[in-house]
Amino acid sequence: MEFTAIITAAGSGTRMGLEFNKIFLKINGKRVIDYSIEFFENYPFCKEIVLVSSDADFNFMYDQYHHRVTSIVVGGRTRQESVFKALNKAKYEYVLIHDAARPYISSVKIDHLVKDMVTTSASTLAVSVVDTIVKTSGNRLNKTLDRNELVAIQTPQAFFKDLLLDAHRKARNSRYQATDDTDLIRRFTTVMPSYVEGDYRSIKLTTKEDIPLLEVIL
Ligand SMILES: Nc1ccn([C@@H]2O[C@H](COP(=O)(O)OP(=O)(O)OP(=O)(O)O)[C@@H](O)[C@H]2O)c(=O)n1
Ligand SMILES: C[C@](O)(CO)[C@H](O)COP(=O)(O)O
Repeated sequence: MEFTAIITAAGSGTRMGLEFNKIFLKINGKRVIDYSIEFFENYPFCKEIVLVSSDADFNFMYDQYHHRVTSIVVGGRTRQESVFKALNKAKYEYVLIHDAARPYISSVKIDHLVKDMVTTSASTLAVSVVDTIVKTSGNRLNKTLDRNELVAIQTPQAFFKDLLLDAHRKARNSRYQATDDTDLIRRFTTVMPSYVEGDYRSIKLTTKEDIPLLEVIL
């Protein structure tokens, strides 16, 4: 169950409204991206780290991290394209894909994820939805969904690499864009992805309102 960790960091953080990529923001004295790099550097089954950077950040990323990761690849326009580029670099049989924007990682949850990945070939961390979720039409509330059937997807997501590569290639041929990799597995392979319980603290740094929360969590 040795794996390659792919850390996606090639976004621009538009919703944060900073003048630089949000993953370089320092929270509690450490850059957001450093939490993920540090975790995977120390996780025993992680044998390789592929970091995905935007073209704009590449020189800085190389300067700061080339000695800590196996390789740094330039990502694409979307997260999906960034993952695809990194998959082509990954050398191990399994991959764990993680958003650099999610700095809180629990090693117990990763242990569960890695175990599940070996049985199902495609697994993710996810948490039960606690709010009432409603489909809308304009500003009208159209339909309340059964929250017992809903989970919120987190990362890392873990895959048998060749299976995920196959799904990505088919998605590219169909010009399909997903917001996460389990969707590609479900649509383009015969495997039904699974999930294991994640952690509510694993929020994705998205807007400035998330900063004080992460200051407490990290
Ligand atoms: N083309 C992209 C877009 C996103 N990401 C990464 O995927 C993760 C989740 O994406 P998101 O939170 O949407 O980050 P941004 O795209 O940077 O944010 P925004 O949508 O506000 O611009 C982040 O770690 C981000 O760096 C990526 O590697 N390549
Ligand atoms: C992969 C992800 O973090 C799971 O919740 C999420 O879908 C990324 O979406 P984003 O719009 O690229 O932030």
